[in-house]
Amino acid sequence: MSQENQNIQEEPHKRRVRYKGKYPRNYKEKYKELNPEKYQDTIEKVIRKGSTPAGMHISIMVREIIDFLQIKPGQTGFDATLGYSGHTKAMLECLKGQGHMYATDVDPIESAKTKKRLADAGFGEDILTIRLQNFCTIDEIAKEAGGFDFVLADLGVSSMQIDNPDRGFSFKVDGPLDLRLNPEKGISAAERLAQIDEDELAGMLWENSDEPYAEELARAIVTERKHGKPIDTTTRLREVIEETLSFLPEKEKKDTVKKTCQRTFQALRIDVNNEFEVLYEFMEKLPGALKPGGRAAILTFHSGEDKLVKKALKQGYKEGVYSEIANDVVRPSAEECAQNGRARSTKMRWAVRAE
Ligand SMILES: C[S@@+](CC[C@H](N)C(=O)[O-])C[C@H]1O[C@@H](n2cnc3c(N)ncnc32)[C@H](O)[C@@H]1O
Repeated sequence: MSQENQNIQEEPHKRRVRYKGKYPRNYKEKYKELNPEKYQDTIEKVIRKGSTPAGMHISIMVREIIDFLQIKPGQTGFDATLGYSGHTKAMLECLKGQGHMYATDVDPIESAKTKKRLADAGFGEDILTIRLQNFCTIDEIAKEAGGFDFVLADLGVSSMQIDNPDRGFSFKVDGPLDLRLNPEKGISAAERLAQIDEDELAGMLWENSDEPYAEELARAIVTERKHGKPIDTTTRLREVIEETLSFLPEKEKKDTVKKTCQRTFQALRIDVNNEFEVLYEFMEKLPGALKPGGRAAILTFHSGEDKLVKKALKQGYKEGVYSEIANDVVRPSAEECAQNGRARSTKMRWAVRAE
């Protein structure tokens, strides 16, 4: 046997992922998008079309954030929400190899991939410390770092988390009803729905997402459970929402079901990840973590988050811990929203620590 044939035999043949039609439809078929380093041309095509490639996250308002933070070489910064690291990378580039950044994320699956990607791009531990830690521990990290010149928090979930059906964040694809940012900790949304009583569930849907059909949905979910039908997949929850809203007139049903699904999944996500509690703690600790003159920018994606951030910044300004805060929210440009639909609900607020 020739050397060439031997090599061919030694390497097991890998079949291309098969899918019907010209383009892959489901997450697992999108093997090119899931390997952005190898298939750059596919990634560029998907982004040009205004979509986010599977397994990637397009960072929002990067220019506005960088303009505001005024990062200088030698400074120390903190990215509270590492995600795919588009923001971290942009901030690291401003340091020009001098200074240090700290970053946290609670997602062990995505942050391991991000850490490797950053190290491969030359951002190793000499310039960047990544911690699998909740951002509400900002005080501990600030103590270790000696305070921060700049801080960014880009709240919520990344596209990688939303798009992966195994994580259960989206009502559009079937998967386990999990919704945890860290699936190794706490309880899943399915477990939560198996335990919660009707009044508490209605209250949670209303408080976390202003869901107008909170009571009807809570009753329907608890009734299903009593009949021995657990709500343990994203599809099951969507079906219960559809059945509950089946009384609506045909012309408004489709849109209302979609919005109710979005609000219900968001409310559950906020609940299982204690999002309001940790954000409150983070905002309380933020002034103490910033150096005098230090700058912080926060991106929020729904009114509950924005209200909390606005209140904390206003309070800090009144008390004199911030010398300046955003009077109004800063929104992404129309051009950015057209290119990245996920930017549409973004609101940015900022503050400068008093000297
Ligand atoms: C919108 S994404 C961040 C995207 C990132 N800025 C980028 O450019 O790729 C939000 C990230 O924050 C993480 N996250 C959410 N809440 C967190 C918390 N309390 N502590 C640490 N990380 C958190 C999520 O797991 C997710 O990866």
